[in-house]
Amino acid sequence: MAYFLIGDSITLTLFVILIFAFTYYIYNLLINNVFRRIGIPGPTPIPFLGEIFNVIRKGLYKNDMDLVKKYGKIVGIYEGTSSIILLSDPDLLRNVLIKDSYAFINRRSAEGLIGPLEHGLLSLKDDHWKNARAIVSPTFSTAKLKAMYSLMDQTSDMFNDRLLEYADKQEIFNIKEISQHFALDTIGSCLFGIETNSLQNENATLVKHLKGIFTLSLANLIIIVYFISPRLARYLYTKGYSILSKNTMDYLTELLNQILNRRRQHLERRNDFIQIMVDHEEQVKQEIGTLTKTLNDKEILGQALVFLLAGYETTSTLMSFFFYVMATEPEIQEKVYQEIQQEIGDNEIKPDNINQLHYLDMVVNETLRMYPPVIRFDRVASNDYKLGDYQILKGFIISVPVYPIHHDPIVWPDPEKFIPERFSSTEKAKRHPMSFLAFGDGPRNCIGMRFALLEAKIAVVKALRVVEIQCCEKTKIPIKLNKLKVLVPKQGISLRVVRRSQ
Ligand code: HEM
Repeated sequence: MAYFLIGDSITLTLFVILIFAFTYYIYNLLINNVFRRIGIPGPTPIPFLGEIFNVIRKGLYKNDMDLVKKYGKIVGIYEGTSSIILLSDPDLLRNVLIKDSYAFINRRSAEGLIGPLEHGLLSLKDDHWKNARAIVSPTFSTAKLKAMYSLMDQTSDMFNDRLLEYADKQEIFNIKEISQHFALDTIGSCLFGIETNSLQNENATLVKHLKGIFTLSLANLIIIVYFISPRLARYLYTKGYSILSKNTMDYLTELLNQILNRRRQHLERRNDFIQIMVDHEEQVKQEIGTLTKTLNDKEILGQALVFLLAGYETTSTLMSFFFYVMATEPEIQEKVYQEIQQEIGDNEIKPDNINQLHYLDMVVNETLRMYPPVIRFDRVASNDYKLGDYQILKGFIISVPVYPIHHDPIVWPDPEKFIPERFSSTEKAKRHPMSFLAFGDGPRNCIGMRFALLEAKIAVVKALRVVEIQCCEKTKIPIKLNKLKVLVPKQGISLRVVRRSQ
């Protein structure tokens, strides 16, 4: 054995092996850098980390801004050991997301790491995704959304009650927190028939479990490990270190199974996602309709979890930034309020009235432009493909940097200024459709877009009718943004509200 050791020392031998491995790795990155070979510009990667070091230092949105500014609209980067193309060229984006979407049908997914989420729409691939999307889509049709309206109405009343409490107590509060409760209660009620009531009881067991999913402190670490070494992340997963805790998963699985069983036995009926899945099963049994497949219980749980994950942080982020804008731009708040008064007054709010609020729609879109909750989404090439002047290979990941696209000064003059009129129909018609990608685009766009916009608009319209939103001494202006995850305010958003005089 000593025969193989350098200077008879294990430590020295290991050290030399390590140096060799490291040099080989650097050589591979620098000389064999895949982007150099195909000619795509980009930074020289930091070994093992790639851009992760800069992302931790500057924040994902800022780092993306810097990369696009320095290297242009096609940039080759490494995230850990994965090579990624950051694509912000609008014509090429249209090809990838829409025209040639058949070649980019899948997203990158953390297989073997996310448990039941693997069966959810965000991660499913190819025909599994197509089949699930076709079954799930009716949940978000105009008719179904209208049917869910009364449930949204109830949660937005609870949201209003909280605001009025703060107004009466003259208490400063974190709008992010109560928007999160609102988003959770709305998804729970409209999609699963679960009354989470987190707006009234933040400590209920279910709420604690659900909130645990979104407190991503350990998950953040695991995600970073995943980027550096997917194999190591998968190994850790088998040892119980996961994005989602086993306790939470067991609790949610049990709860969902109970709901499914009650619906299958016709013990209750509601206009929600679970009901649509159960009705679909019965239609398939009776051979009604064109879809012949159903989702099994695991797949239904997967969709349910994805709705929670994809809809909770995003919608509450949109609402928080909307209220922040109301507080910091009082003239815009007054215009939104006047429009609500003119179109709805004190009458009951209906989905059709909400659609008449054109100025509100522009303000919501401008909020999503300035503060897009999802700052990156991606596609994986399923074939070799000609991306503009570059030949890319099957398996390449195209990542869409939404923040720099939404803050491009050529497309959006004075991009840091909040100007709702950018979204008037005349201004919209002048722009490339790929300049605004808050909900992605193409066949794999956000399935919950209309649900999210409807719930957020109902809540803000109801709120603005009764309270005026104001800054307080704790409101941070300009706002500090979190560095990782979705684009969220770093320390929440502190505001105050006062009752509007009758
Ligand atoms: C303001 C709120 C929201 C924003 C900004 C948002 C944004 C996005 C974005 C950017 C994507 C990726 C699209 C793409 O790859 O082209 C996405 C996908 C998705 N979103 Fe949303 N989302 C929001 C709310 C919701 C809600 C409320 C739900 C469900 C109730 C939801 C469910 C999903 C699902 C399931 C996908 C994956 C779709 C698929 O792969 O077929 N989202 N969302």
